[in-house]
Amino acid sequence: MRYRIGIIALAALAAWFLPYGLDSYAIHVVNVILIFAILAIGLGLCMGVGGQVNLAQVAFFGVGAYTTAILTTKTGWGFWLSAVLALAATIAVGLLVGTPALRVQSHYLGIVTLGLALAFTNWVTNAQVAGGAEGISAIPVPTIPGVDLSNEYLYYYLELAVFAVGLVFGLFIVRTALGRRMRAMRDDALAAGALGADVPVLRMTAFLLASVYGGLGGVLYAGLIRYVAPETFSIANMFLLLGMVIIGGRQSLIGCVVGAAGLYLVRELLADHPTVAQIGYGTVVVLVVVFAPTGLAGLPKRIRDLVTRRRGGQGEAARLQPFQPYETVRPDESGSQSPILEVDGISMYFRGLRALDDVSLSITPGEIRGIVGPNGSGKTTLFNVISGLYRPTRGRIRFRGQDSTGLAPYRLARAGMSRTFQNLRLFGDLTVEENVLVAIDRNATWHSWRYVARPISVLRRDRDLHRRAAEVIERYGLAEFAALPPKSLPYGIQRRVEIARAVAAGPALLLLDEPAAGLNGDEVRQLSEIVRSVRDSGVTVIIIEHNMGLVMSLCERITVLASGHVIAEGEPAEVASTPAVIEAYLGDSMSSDDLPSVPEVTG
Ligand SMILES: Nc1ncnc2c1ncn2[C@@H]1O[C@H](COP(=O)(O)OP(=O)(O)OP(=O)(O)O)[C@@H](O)[C@H]1O
Repeated sequence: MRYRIGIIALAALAAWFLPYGLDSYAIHVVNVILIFAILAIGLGLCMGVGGQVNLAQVAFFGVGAYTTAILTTKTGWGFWLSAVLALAATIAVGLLVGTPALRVQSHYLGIVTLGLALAFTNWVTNAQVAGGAEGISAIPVPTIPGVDLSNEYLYYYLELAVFAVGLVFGLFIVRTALGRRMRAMRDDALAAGALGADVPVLRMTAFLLASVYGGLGGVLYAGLIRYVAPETFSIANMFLLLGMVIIGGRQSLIGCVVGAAGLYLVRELLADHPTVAQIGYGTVVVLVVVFAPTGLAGLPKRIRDLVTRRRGGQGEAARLQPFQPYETVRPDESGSQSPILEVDGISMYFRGLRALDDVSLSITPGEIRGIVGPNGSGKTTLFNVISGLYRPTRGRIRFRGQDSTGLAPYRLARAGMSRTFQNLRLFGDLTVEENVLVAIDRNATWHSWRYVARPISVLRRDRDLHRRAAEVIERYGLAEFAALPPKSLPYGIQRRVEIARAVAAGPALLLLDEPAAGLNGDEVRQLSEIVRSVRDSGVTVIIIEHNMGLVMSLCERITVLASGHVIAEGEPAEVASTPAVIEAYLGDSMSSDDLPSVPEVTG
C-alpha cells in the first residue's frame, strides 16, 4: 500500500512539474497525448472491461469537438455552456450507438459501430453547419478568470485535471461492483445474466462511459486546437486509438494511458514517414494480439503466472477446507406449501426437433427434486426454459406464483432463481472471490448513478459485499483459493466454486445441472452434504444428475424424462421400478449400472 502511495505521489509530482522542462512544441504534443489518453480510457472501459467492440470512439470524440465548435461559433454561447451541451450530445449519440449492442455482439458490433463512425465522418465532411471539408475555425478560447488558457502551458493543467479525474473515476469503476459486473459480462454474458446482471443495461452503460470520455476529449480538443476538421475524426485515427488500447492493454486503464502516450510519441517521431508508421504500428498490433493479448500492462502478470506454473501451479499449495453447513430453517418457517415452480405443458422445438413435448411438473417449496433421463432427453433444455435462456414454443411457467414464461434470465435471477451449468461457466478472468461477489451484488445497474453522486456510499457498499463474500468463501472452504482465477484450480474445486456462487445469489430455487459430473467419490459425498444443507437452509433444489446413487439418496421425488416427455414421476424407489423407466434406459443402450437402483451415497 505504502509503495503504491509513493508511486502515485511521484507520478503526481512529475505531472505537475512536467511543463517546466518542455518547449512549446513538446507541451503541445503532451496536451494532445492527454486528450488521446482520455479517449483511450473510455475505449478501455467499453471494450476492455465491458467487452463491447466499439469502433465509434472517434465519432464520440468528433461529436464532442464539433458540437463545441458549432455552438461557440454559430450561436455565440460561451465555451463552458457549449461544452456541457456537447457532452450531453455525445452521451445521446453514445446511447444510440450502443443500441445495436443489445442485439448483436463481437465482430458484428464492430461492423455496426464502424459504420456509424463512417457515417459521422461523411456527415461532417458534407454538412454545411459543420463547415464541410474545411471544418470550423476560430473557436473561442475557453476562459477561466485570471487564467489565460490560450497559453498551452496553462491549458495543460486544465487537461491534467480532467485526465486525473477521468482516470481515478475509471479505476474506481473497474475496482468496484460495476466494473466487476462488466468484466463478468465480458467473460460470459450468459452466466452473468443468470446471476442477475442486467446485461442490456450493462452494455448501454459501457457505451455511455465510452461516450462521456469521448465527449470530454472532444471538448478539450476544440479548446486546445480551436479548429476542427473531418480528418481528425477519421477511421485512421480510430485505428490509432484502437492500437493504443490494444498495445497498452485493454483490460488495464493504466495500460491504455501508457499505450496512448507511447503510440502517439512514435507517430510524432515518424511524422515524416506516415506509410512506415502505419505499417509499423499495424505490425505491432498484430504481434501484441497474437503473443500478448493482454497488452503491455498484462505482461508482468503473464510472466508471474509462467514462473508460478514452472514452480508447480498456483492452486496446488492451497487446500480445500471442509464445508460448514448452514443453519437449518424449519420447514414451517420457510413459507407456504403452494408450489414454488409450476411447469405447465411446456414444449420446446428446435427446427422440428422436439426437445421437450408437453412437459409439466410442480415443485413444492423445500424439496430436492431430481430430474433424470437418458442423454438428449431434454433435461438441460428444461432448465434453460425454466431459467429464461429459451422461450418455450408452448406452455407456461409460474415461479413463486407469478407467470415467468419468457422472462429474461436476469429478471428470474432477481426474483430468486439461481442455477449452475453442465459445463461450468465460471468467470475465468475474475478471481474466485470476484465470482462470488458478482453473485452477491443484487443492485440494478442503473443504481450506478451513485458512482457520480454518492461515491462514498458505493465504497461502503462494496466493503459490505466483500465481507459477505468472505463469509460465503469461508463456509465453502475456499478461503485459500479466494484470490486465484478459477481456471487454475482442479475441476472438483471449480464445481464447488460454481455452487457457492449460485447459492451466494440468495436464491429461493436452485437449479443444479449435473453438479457431480467429473467428481470423484469423496467429492460426490461432499456435494451431497452441501446440497442437503442448502435445502435445509430453506432453498428448494432441482438437480439434473446422471449419478443415480446421488439422485436416489438425495431427492425426495424424481422426474424421469425420455425423448422430451415425462415418463415417470414419484419417490425414488417407486420410479426405479417403473417399467417405462427401465425400458427408456435400456432403449438408450445404457449399461444396467445406470439404472436407478442401489443408492451409493448416504447421509
Ligand atoms: N440450442 C439447441 N438447438 C438445437 N437443438 C438443441 C439445442 N439444445 C438442445 N438441443 C437438442 O435437444 C435435445 C435435448 O437436449 P438436452 O441437452 O436438453 O438433453 P439432456 O437430457 O440435457 O442431455 P445430456 O444428459 O446429454 O446433457 C437434444 O437432441 C439436443 O441435441
